Amino acid sequence: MMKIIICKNYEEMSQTAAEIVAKQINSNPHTVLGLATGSTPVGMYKNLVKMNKEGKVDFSNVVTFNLDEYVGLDKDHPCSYHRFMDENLFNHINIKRENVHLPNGVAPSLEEECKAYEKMIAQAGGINLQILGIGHNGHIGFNEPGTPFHSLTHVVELAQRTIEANSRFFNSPDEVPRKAISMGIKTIMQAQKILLLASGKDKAEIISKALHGPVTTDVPASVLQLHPNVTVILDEDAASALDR
Ligand SMILES: N[C@@H]1[C@@H](O)[C@H](O)[C@@H](COP(=O)(O)O)O[C@@H]1O
Repeated sequence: MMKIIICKNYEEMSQTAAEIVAKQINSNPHTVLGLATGSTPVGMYKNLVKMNKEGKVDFSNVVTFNLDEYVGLDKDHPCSYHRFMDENLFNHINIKRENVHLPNGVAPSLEEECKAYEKMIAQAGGINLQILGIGHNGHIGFNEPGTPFHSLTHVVELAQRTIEANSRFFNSPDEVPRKAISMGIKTIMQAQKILLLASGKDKAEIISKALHGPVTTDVPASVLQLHPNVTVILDEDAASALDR
């Protein structure tokens, strides 16, 4: 079942998303969250930081697993997703460091790291609520078009378009790593609940394809149509190509 919430703008989308996350944590303080990077969830993280400071949500027992990390960037690299998460969320909330997980992009064996990551998620009891953004080609996490739906955490080659889109966080496109470790489509689909966020006109077309087009590996996010509990939060611009 897919529930679609259309908000006025990015601010409202971010606030709505933060409230859903807070409600989840308030109903289960030991919630296991799946988290995403990219510009889209930044506003949601800001709202969660504020709510945490105001005592409206408590992260002290929350466990998190991020979707992905670049291969070759260690956790202190300014462009790593470790750093991104620290700066946008973890440094500002009362979460315990040992409860925070991201794939290690500089692990000696990336294959082993993928297996270990998958195992840790299972040992934590699985993900209760997974946050997702969407790439312009429909990627979720770093699962590019063509990724099999049965994929678990794996090493991925980034699509040229993804490298270009993400180059805004680096000095030049040449500095963007060509590979990443990402939860697989199956890892994502195993989450109990999923929250997909998108904002802006540039996401309108892919959102329409993902939500109402055929379910196909050509559009990785279309797999979400097969998930029993997905909430999609869009701003007016991202919703502008939907038949309504
Ligand atoms: N790996 C991340 C994805 O998890 C994210 O959803 C996507 C969209 O990013 P943005 O929200 O900046 O558009 O970018 C990256 O490639």
